[in-house]
Amino acid sequence: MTILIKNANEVITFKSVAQGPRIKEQMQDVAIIPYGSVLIENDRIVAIGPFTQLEVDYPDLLTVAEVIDATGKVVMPGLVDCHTHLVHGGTREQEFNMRLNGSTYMDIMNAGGGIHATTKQTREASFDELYGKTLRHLDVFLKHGITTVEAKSGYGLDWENERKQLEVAKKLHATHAIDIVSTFMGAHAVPRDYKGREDEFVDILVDDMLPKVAELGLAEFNDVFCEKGVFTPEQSRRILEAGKALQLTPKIHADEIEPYKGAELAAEVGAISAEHLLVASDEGIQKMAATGTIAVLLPGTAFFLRAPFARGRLMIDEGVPVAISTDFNPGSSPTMSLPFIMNLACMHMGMTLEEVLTATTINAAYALNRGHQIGSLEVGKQADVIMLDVANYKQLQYFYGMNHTHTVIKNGRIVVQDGILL
Ligand SMILES: N=CN[C@@H](CCC(=O)O)C(=O)O
Ligand SMILES: [Zn+2]
Repeated sequence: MTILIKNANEVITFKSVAQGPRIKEQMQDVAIIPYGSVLIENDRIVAIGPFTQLEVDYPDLLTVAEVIDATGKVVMPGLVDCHTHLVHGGTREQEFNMRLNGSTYMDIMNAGGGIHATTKQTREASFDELYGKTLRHLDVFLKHGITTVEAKSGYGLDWENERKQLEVAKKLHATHAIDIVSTFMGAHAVPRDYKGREDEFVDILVDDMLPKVAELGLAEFNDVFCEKGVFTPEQSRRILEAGKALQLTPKIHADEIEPYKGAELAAEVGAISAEHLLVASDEGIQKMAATGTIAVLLPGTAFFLRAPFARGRLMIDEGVPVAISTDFNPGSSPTMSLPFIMNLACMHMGMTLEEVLTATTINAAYALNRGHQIGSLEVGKQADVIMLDVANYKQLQYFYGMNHTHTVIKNGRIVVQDGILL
């Protein structure tokens, strides 16, 4: 199939001479082509530029192309949501109400709610139930312009149920338009029946679950919730090193609720990213800048837990590559709207419109080790392209709290048109 997107007010390409995740002022340079067109053949981008140039270079392709008129609209790469807890059973709105009445997130978790409550519901759910629920979530993501989603396990906390979550993600990756990138997060919480025997659970993760995940090829990344009362930095290091030996790339939920030297640990173990970082130390931020560890910031969680926002402005100024994501999960961030999260990043983390766009496209792609395939509009890259019903990219956050996604092209196929899922 050949598609021509013609005459967009702005085509935001994110093409750069910089290699790797963008830092500092590179995050500001979103590389806009005014009145641009994009030519797609099969699942690849063939050309980007003014229509008059495409006419000269590709006359044959243009005669067979399906034409999408982008006049008055903005065209950009599909959004990449690089941190979600996509596959899970149930919802936790009653805990939200408890928090509004004064309970804290960790109080609720320590009393058997929180991650433990979702673990119970995920264990009770059948494969088909989880598959159906997650599919509905993916449809919502897609309608918001998200074309790649990371999915962490971590609500099974035993092999049977961790595997179930990962297998659901694998099947949906094969059947749904959205690409799913899997992360094993057996170290999301210590199961209730291992209280006081935490190291025994770490042994099971290291000796049993991680090797099975690697052998079955069920995940690319290995994540740990390094937090006071969950996994210590020492336990986290052990789990991440064990994963590394099996070619599972480390990620860390770091310094989310209390400072715990998670950012420092991420830099030390060579993690591709450290995530949350609400209370990361100055030293941790400097270490991440020195090692190029990507900060995946999740302002929806700070918003929903009424916690301090991560110091995104400082991180960018210090040279940390920053990505932004929803952290979609049933406890601390039950939203699938990455556009809303982008607005929070502008309003509460001191990031510019351009930085936020970079953080949800090319930098998010790099946080998933896919910066060479997706996250920018460049010749030869995967044709994941969205068209937004705004006159310029500044309107994206100006008209806030709305979904501007008009058309989504995923792998060269139109999957959303006029806001409607095809
Ligand atoms: N902090 C750990 N994990 C999730 C929350 C999970 C939950 O509350 O169910 C997070 O990233 O915020
Ligand atoms: Zn998370």
